[in-house]
Amino acid sequence: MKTVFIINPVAGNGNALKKWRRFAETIRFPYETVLTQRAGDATSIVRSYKEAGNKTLIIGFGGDGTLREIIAGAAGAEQLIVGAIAAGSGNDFGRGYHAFPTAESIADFLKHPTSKREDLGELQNGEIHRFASSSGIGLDAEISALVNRSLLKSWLNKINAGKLVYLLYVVLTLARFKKFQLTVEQQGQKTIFEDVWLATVSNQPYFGGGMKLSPASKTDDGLLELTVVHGISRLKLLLVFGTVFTGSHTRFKEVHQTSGTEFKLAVDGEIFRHTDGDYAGKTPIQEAVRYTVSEHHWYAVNTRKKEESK
Ligand SMILES: Nc1ncnc2c1ncn2[C@@H]1O[C@H](COP(=O)(O)OP(=O)(O)OP(=O)(O)O)[C@@H](O)[C@H]1O
Repeated sequence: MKTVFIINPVAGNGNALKKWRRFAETIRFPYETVLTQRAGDATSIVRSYKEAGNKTLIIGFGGDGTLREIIAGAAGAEQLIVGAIAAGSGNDFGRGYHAFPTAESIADFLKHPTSKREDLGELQNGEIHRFASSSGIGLDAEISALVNRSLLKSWLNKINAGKLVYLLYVVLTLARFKKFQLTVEQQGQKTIFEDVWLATVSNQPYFGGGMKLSPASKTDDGLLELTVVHGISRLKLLLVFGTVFTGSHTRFKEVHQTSGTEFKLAVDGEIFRHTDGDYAGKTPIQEAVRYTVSEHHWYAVNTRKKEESK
Protein backbone atom coordinates (compact mmCIF):
# COMPACT_ATOMS: atom_id res chain seq x y z
CA MET A 1 0.00 0.00 0.00
CA LYS A 2 1.31 3.41 -0.97
CA THR A 3 1.78 6.01 1.83
CA VAL A 4 1.50 9.73 1.15
CA PHE A 5 2.11 12.51 3.66
CA ILE A 6 0.31 15.78 2.92
CA ILE A 7 2.07 18.50 4.87
CA ASN A 8 0.61 21.89 5.66
CA PRO A 9 3.73 23.94 6.43
CA VAL A 10 1.78 26.79 8.07
CA ALA A 11 -0.20 24.60 10.51
CA GLY A 12 0.52 24.80 14.23
CA ASN A 13 1.27 28.53 14.13
CA GLY A 14 3.86 27.94 11.41
CA ASN A 15 5.72 25.15 13.23
CA ALA A 16 4.53 22.16 11.18
CA LEU A 17 7.36 22.23 8.65
CA LYS A 18 10.02 22.13 11.35
CA LYS A 19 8.11 19.32 13.06
CA TRP A 20 7.86 17.44 9.74
CA ARG A 21 11.63 17.61 9.14
CA ARG A 22 12.28 16.02 12.54
CA PHE A 23 9.54 13.43 11.98
CA ALA A 24 10.81 12.50 8.48
CA GLU A 25 14.16 11.41 9.96
CA THR A 26 12.33 8.69 11.90
CA ILE A 27 10.49 7.14 8.91
CA ARG A 28 11.79 3.71 7.85
CA PHE A 29 9.34 2.81 5.04
CA PRO A 30 8.80 4.10 1.49
CA TYR A 31 6.58 7.18 1.20
CA GLU A 32 5.69 10.21 -0.90
CA THR A 33 5.27 13.78 0.34
CA VAL A 34 3.31 16.73 -0.97
CA LEU A 35 3.50 20.17 0.62
CA THR A 36 0.40 22.34 0.35
CA GLN A 37 0.99 25.77 -1.18
CA ARG A 38 -2.28 27.43 -0.23
CA ALA A 39 -5.68 26.86 1.38
CA GLY A 40 -7.70 24.27 -0.55
CA ASP A 41 -4.65 22.52 -1.98
CA ALA A 42 -5.02 19.37 0.11
CA THR A 43 -8.43 18.65 -1.44
CA SER A 44 -7.12 18.79 -5.02
CA ILE A 45 -4.00 16.77 -4.13
CA VAL A 46 -6.16 14.01 -2.64
CA ARG A 47 -8.52 14.08 -5.64
CA SER A 48 -5.57 13.23 -7.90
CA TYR A 49 -4.84 10.15 -5.73
CA LYS A 50 -8.54 9.27 -5.84
CA GLU A 51 -8.50 9.38 -9.65
CA ALA A 52 -5.37 7.17 -9.76
CA GLY A 53 -7.52 4.52 -8.02
CA ASN A 54 -4.75 2.80 -6.01
CA LYS A 55 -5.05 1.73 -2.39
CA THR A 56 -3.31 4.58 -0.57
CA LEU A 57 -2.78 5.64 3.02
CA ILE A 58 -3.05 9.43 3.07
CA ILE A 59 -1.64 11.01 6.22
CA GLY A 60 -2.44 14.62 6.95
CA PHE A 61 0.48 16.33 8.69
CA GLY A 62 -1.26 19.41 10.04
CA GLY A 63 -4.30 20.43 12.04
CA ASP A 64 -8.06 20.13 11.75
CA GLY A 65 -8.31 22.33 8.64
CA THR A 66 -5.78 20.21 6.76
CA LEU A 67 -7.66 17.03 7.68
CA ARG A 68 -10.98 18.56 6.63
CA GLU A 69 -9.55 19.40 3.21
CA ILE A 70 -8.08 15.91 2.84
CA ILE A 71 -11.36 14.24 3.80
CA ALA A 72 -13.36 16.44 1.44
CA GLY A 73 -11.12 15.14 -1.37
CA ALA A 74 -11.22 11.52 -0.18
CA ALA A 75 -14.99 11.34 0.33
CA GLY A 76 -16.53 8.42 -1.52
CA ALA A 77 -13.20 6.65 -2.19
CA GLU A 78 -12.92 3.36 -0.30
CA GLN A 79 -9.38 2.79 -1.58
CA LEU A 80 -8.12 5.86 0.30
CA ILE A 81 -7.48 5.47 4.04
CA VAL A 82 -7.06 8.76 5.86
CA GLY A 83 -4.79 9.09 8.89
CA ALA A 84 -3.25 12.01 10.77
CA ILE A 85 -0.22 13.25 12.59
CA ALA A 86 -1.21 16.08 14.91
CA ALA A 87 0.76 19.14 13.82
CA GLY A 88 -1.85 21.88 14.17
CA SER A 89 -2.80 24.18 17.01
CA GLY A 90 -6.05 22.57 18.17
CA ASN A 91 -5.77 19.01 16.84
CA ASP A 92 -9.29 17.89 17.71
CA PHE A 93 -9.26 15.45 14.80
CA GLY A 94 -6.86 13.16 16.65
CA ARG A 95 -9.02 13.28 19.79
CA GLY A 96 -12.21 12.21 18.06
CA TYR A 97 -10.75 9.95 15.38
CA HIS A 98 -7.16 8.76 15.54
CA ALA A 99 -3.69 10.24 15.13
CA PHE A 100 -0.49 8.26 14.74
CA PRO A 101 1.92 9.10 17.57
CA THR A 102 5.11 7.96 15.77
CA ALA A 103 6.44 6.77 12.41
CA GLU A 104 6.83 3.34 13.99
CA SER A 105 3.07 3.20 14.68
CA ILE A 106 2.44 3.88 10.98
CA ALA A 107 4.84 1.08 10.02
CA ASP A 108 2.89 -1.22 12.37
CA PHE A 109 -0.43 -0.20 10.81
CA LEU A 110 0.92 -0.84 7.30
CA LYS A 111 1.48 -4.52 8.16
CA HIS A 112 -2.33 -5.09 8.27
CA PRO A 113 -4.04 -1.91 7.09
CA THR A 114 -7.79 -1.79 7.81
CA SER A 115 -10.20 1.08 7.51
CA LYS A 116 -13.40 2.24 9.15
CA ARG A 117 -16.27 4.01 7.37
CA GLU A 118 -16.95 7.44 8.86
CA ASP A 119 -19.61 10.11 8.48
CA LEU A 120 -18.90 13.43 6.86
CA GLY A 121 -20.82 16.52 7.94
CA GLU A 122 -22.18 18.89 5.35
CA LEU A 123 -23.82 22.30 5.37
CA GLN A 124 -25.62 23.63 2.34
CA ASN A 125 -26.76 27.01 1.33
CA GLY A 126 -26.00 27.47 -2.32
CA GLU A 127 -22.57 25.93 -1.98
CA ILE A 128 -21.65 22.86 0.08
CA HIS A 129 -19.17 23.10 2.97
CA ARG A 130 -17.94 19.82 4.46
CA PHE A 131 -16.65 19.12 7.95
CA ALA A 132 -15.11 16.14 9.72
CA SER A 133 -15.49 17.27 13.34
CA SER A 134 -17.82 20.26 13.67
CA SER A 135 -19.26 23.36 12.11
CA GLY A 136 -20.70 26.26 14.01
CA ILE A 137 -21.83 29.85 14.11
CA GLY A 138 -21.28 32.55 16.69
CA LEU A 139 -18.67 33.52 19.23
CA ASP A 140 -16.10 30.79 18.60
CA ALA A 141 -16.30 31.19 14.81
CA GLU A 142 -15.79 34.95 15.16
CA ILE A 143 -12.76 34.51 17.43
CA SER A 144 -11.01 32.06 15.06
CA ALA A 145 -11.81 34.20 11.99
CA LEU A 146 -10.35 37.32 13.63
CA VAL A 147 -7.28 35.49 14.90
CA ASN A 148 -6.50 34.03 11.49
CA ARG A 149 -6.87 37.39 9.77
CA SER A 150 -4.82 39.19 12.35
CA LEU A 151 -1.45 40.59 11.30
CA LEU A 152 -0.54 40.27 14.95
CA LYS A 153 -0.72 36.48 14.57
CA SER A 154 2.10 36.22 12.04
CA TRP A 155 4.20 38.66 14.03
CA LEU A 156 3.63 36.77 17.31
CA ASN A 157 4.27 33.45 15.53
CA LYS A 158 7.75 34.72 14.67
CA ILE A 159 8.51 35.09 18.36
CA ASN A 160 6.72 31.82 19.19
CA ALA A 161 3.88 33.51 21.06
CA GLY A 162 1.04 32.69 18.65
CA LYS A 163 -1.26 31.52 21.44
CA LEU A 164 -1.31 34.99 23.02
CA VAL A 165 -3.30 36.34 20.12
CA TYR A 166 -6.11 33.88 20.86
CA LEU A 167 -6.37 35.08 24.42
CA LEU A 168 -6.49 38.66 23.24
CA TYR A 169 -9.28 38.00 20.75
CA VAL A 170 -11.28 35.89 23.25
CA VAL A 171 -11.35 38.88 25.61
CA LEU A 172 -12.08 41.41 22.83
CA THR A 173 -14.81 39.35 21.15
CA LEU A 174 -16.48 38.42 24.43
CA ALA A 175 -16.76 42.10 25.32
CA ARG A 176 -18.37 43.24 22.08
CA PHE A 177 -20.17 40.15 20.74
CA LYS A 178 -23.83 40.69 19.84
CA LYS A 179 -25.95 37.66 20.73
CA PHE A 180 -28.37 36.51 18.06
CA GLN A 181 -31.69 34.75 17.55
CA LEU A 182 -31.56 31.22 16.18
CA THR A 183 -34.42 29.22 14.67
CA VAL A 184 -33.81 25.48 14.60
CA GLU A 185 -35.99 23.32 12.39
CA GLN A 186 -35.84 19.59 13.04
CA GLN A 187 -38.32 17.09 11.58
CA GLY A 188 -40.67 19.90 10.61
CA GLN A 189 -40.70 21.40 14.12
CA LYS A 190 -39.34 24.89 14.76
CA THR A 191 -37.72 26.05 18.01
CA ILE A 192 -36.59 29.63 18.54
CA PHE A 193 -33.62 30.41 20.81
CA GLU A 194 -32.97 33.99 21.96
CA ASP A 195 -29.63 35.50 23.04
CA VAL A 196 -27.51 32.81 21.43
CA TRP A 197 -23.72 32.88 21.89
CA LEU A 198 -22.96 29.93 19.68
CA ALA A 199 -24.53 26.98 17.91
CA THR A 200 -22.38 24.05 16.84
CA VAL A 201 -23.19 20.95 14.81
CA SER A 202 -20.84 18.12 15.79
CA ASN A 203 -19.82 14.79 14.35
CA GLN A 204 -17.37 13.99 17.16
CA PRO A 205 -17.11 15.10 20.80
CA TYR A 206 -14.13 17.46 20.62
CA PHE A 207 -13.92 21.06 19.49
CA GLY A 208 -11.86 24.20 20.02
CA GLY A 209 -8.67 22.39 21.01
CA GLY A 210 -9.73 19.75 23.53
CA MET A 211 -13.14 20.94 24.69
CA LYS A 212 -15.60 18.03 25.00
CA LEU A 213 -18.47 20.07 23.62
CA SER A 214 -20.60 17.22 22.32
CA PRO A 215 -19.97 14.15 24.51
CA ALA A 216 -22.71 12.08 22.79
CA SER A 217 -21.30 12.43 19.27
CA LYS A 218 -20.14 9.30 17.46
CA THR A 219 -18.30 9.52 14.17
CA ASP A 220 -20.08 6.68 12.36
CA ASP A 221 -23.69 6.63 13.60
CA GLY A 222 -25.29 8.62 10.76
CA LEU A 223 -26.24 11.36 13.25
CA LEU A 224 -25.09 14.87 14.06
CA GLU A 225 -25.49 16.65 17.39
CA LEU A 226 -26.52 20.27 17.76
CA THR A 227 -25.34 22.30 20.78
CA VAL A 228 -26.85 25.74 21.43
CA VAL A 229 -25.48 28.00 24.19
CA HIS A 230 -28.06 30.70 24.87
CA GLY A 231 -29.63 33.02 27.47
CA ILE A 232 -26.56 33.26 29.66
CA SER A 233 -24.57 36.17 31.09
CA ARG A 234 -20.92 36.77 30.19
CA LEU A 235 -19.89 35.77 33.68
CA LYS A 236 -21.82 32.50 33.63
CA LEU A 237 -20.53 31.81 30.13
CA LEU A 238 -17.01 31.79 31.58
CA LEU A 239 -18.18 29.32 34.23
CA VAL A 240 -19.68 27.05 31.56
CA PHE A 241 -16.47 27.40 29.56
CA GLY A 242 -14.57 26.03 32.55
CA THR A 243 -16.69 22.86 32.57
CA VAL A 244 -16.63 22.09 28.85
CA PHE A 245 -13.23 20.39 28.99
CA THR A 246 -14.79 17.53 30.96
CA GLY A 247 -18.14 17.58 29.15
CA SER A 248 -20.07 18.53 32.32
CA HIS A 249 -21.40 21.79 30.75
CA THR A 250 -24.36 19.75 29.46
CA ARG A 251 -25.93 20.03 32.96
CA PHE A 252 -26.52 23.76 32.52
CA LYS A 253 -30.04 24.68 31.38
CA GLU A 254 -28.52 27.27 29.03
CA VAL A 255 -26.81 24.51 27.05
CA HIS A 256 -29.27 22.80 24.73
CA GLN A 257 -28.28 19.60 22.95
CA THR A 258 -30.09 17.40 20.47
CA SER A 259 -29.28 14.64 17.97
CA GLY A 260 -30.58 14.19 14.45
CA THR A 261 -29.92 13.42 10.81
CA GLU A 262 -30.74 16.95 9.71
CA PHE A 263 -31.02 20.45 11.20
CA LYS A 264 -32.03 23.65 9.48
CA LEU A 265 -30.59 26.73 11.17
CA ALA A 266 -31.68 30.32 10.49
CA VAL A 267 -30.36 33.43 12.23
CA ASP A 268 -31.36 37.08 12.41
CA GLY A 269 -27.97 38.53 11.41
CA GLU A 270 -24.77 37.93 9.51
CA ILE A 271 -22.88 35.73 11.94
CA PHE A 272 -19.41 34.23 11.51
CA ARG A 273 -19.41 30.56 10.57
CA HIS A 274 -16.66 27.92 10.81
CA THR A 275 -16.02 24.42 9.55
CA ASP A 276 -13.53 22.49 11.70
CA GLY A 277 -12.33 25.78 13.17
CA ASP A 278 -11.67 27.58 9.86
CA TYR A 279 -13.62 30.56 8.56
CA ALA A 280 -16.51 29.40 6.34
CA GLY A 281 -18.25 32.68 5.48
CA LYS A 282 -21.11 34.36 7.29
CA THR A 283 -24.65 33.14 7.73
CA PRO A 284 -27.30 34.60 5.42
CA ILE A 285 -30.02 36.54 7.30
CA GLN A 286 -33.21 34.55 7.99
CA GLU A 287 -32.37 31.91 5.42
CA ALA A 288 -32.41 28.30 6.62
CA VAL A 289 -29.06 26.52 6.20
CA ARG A 290 -29.27 22.74 6.10
CA TYR A 291 -26.82 20.61 8.11
CA THR A 292 -26.73 16.87 7.31
CA VAL A 293 -24.52 13.81 7.08
CA SER A 294 -23.22 13.62 3.52
CA GLU A 295 -24.19 10.68 1.32
CA HIS A 296 -20.44 10.31 0.70
CA HIS A 297 -18.48 8.60 3.46
CA TRP A 298 -14.75 8.56 4.05
CA TYR A 299 -12.49 5.82 5.37
CA ALA A 300 -10.33 6.33 8.44
CA VAL A 301 -7.38 4.39 9.80
CA ASN A 302 -8.82 1.58 11.92
CA THR A 303 -6.64 0.45 14.79
CA ARG A 304 -9.46 -1.13 16.77
CA LYS A 305 -9.10 -4.65 15.33
CA LYS A 306 -5.47 -4.72 16.37
CA GLU A 307 -6.31 -3.47 19.86
CA GLU A 308 -9.15 -6.02 20.22
CA SER A 309 -6.89 -8.94 19.26
CA LYS A 310 -4.31 -8.01 21.94
N1 LIG B 1 0.63 26.55 2.21
C1 LIG B 1 -0.41 27.13 2.81
N2 LIG B 1 -0.44 28.48 3.02
C2 LIG B 1 -1.46 29.07 3.67
N3 LIG B 1 -2.53 28.39 4.16
C3 LIG B 1 -2.55 27.06 3.99
C4 LIG B 1 -1.51 26.36 3.31
N4 LIG B 1 -1.82 25.04 3.30
C5 LIG B 1 -3.00 24.92 3.93
N5 LIG B 1 -3.44 26.11 4.36
C6 LIG B 1 -4.64 26.43 5.16
O1 LIG B 1 -4.24 26.51 6.52
C7 LIG B 1 -5.41 26.30 7.31
C8 LIG B 1 -5.04 26.02 8.75
O2 LIG B 1 -4.43 24.77 8.84
P1 LIG B 1 -4.76 23.73 10.00
O3 LIG B 1 -6.16 23.89 10.46
O4 LIG B 1 -4.35 22.40 9.54
O5 LIG B 1 -3.77 24.19 11.14
P2 LIG B 1 -4.08 24.88 12.53
O6 LIG B 1 -5.09 25.95 12.35
O7 LIG B 1 -2.77 25.24 13.13
O8 LIG B 1 -4.64 23.66 13.37
P3 LIG B 1 -6.05 23.41 14.11
O9 LIG B 1 -7.13 23.63 13.09
O10 LIG B 1 -5.97 21.99 14.56
O11 LIG B 1 -6.10 24.40 15.22
C9 LIG B 1 -6.11 25.18 6.59
O12 LIG B 1 -7.50 25.25 6.73
C10 LIG B 1 -5.69 25.36 5.12
O13 LIG B 1 -6.76 25.82 4.32
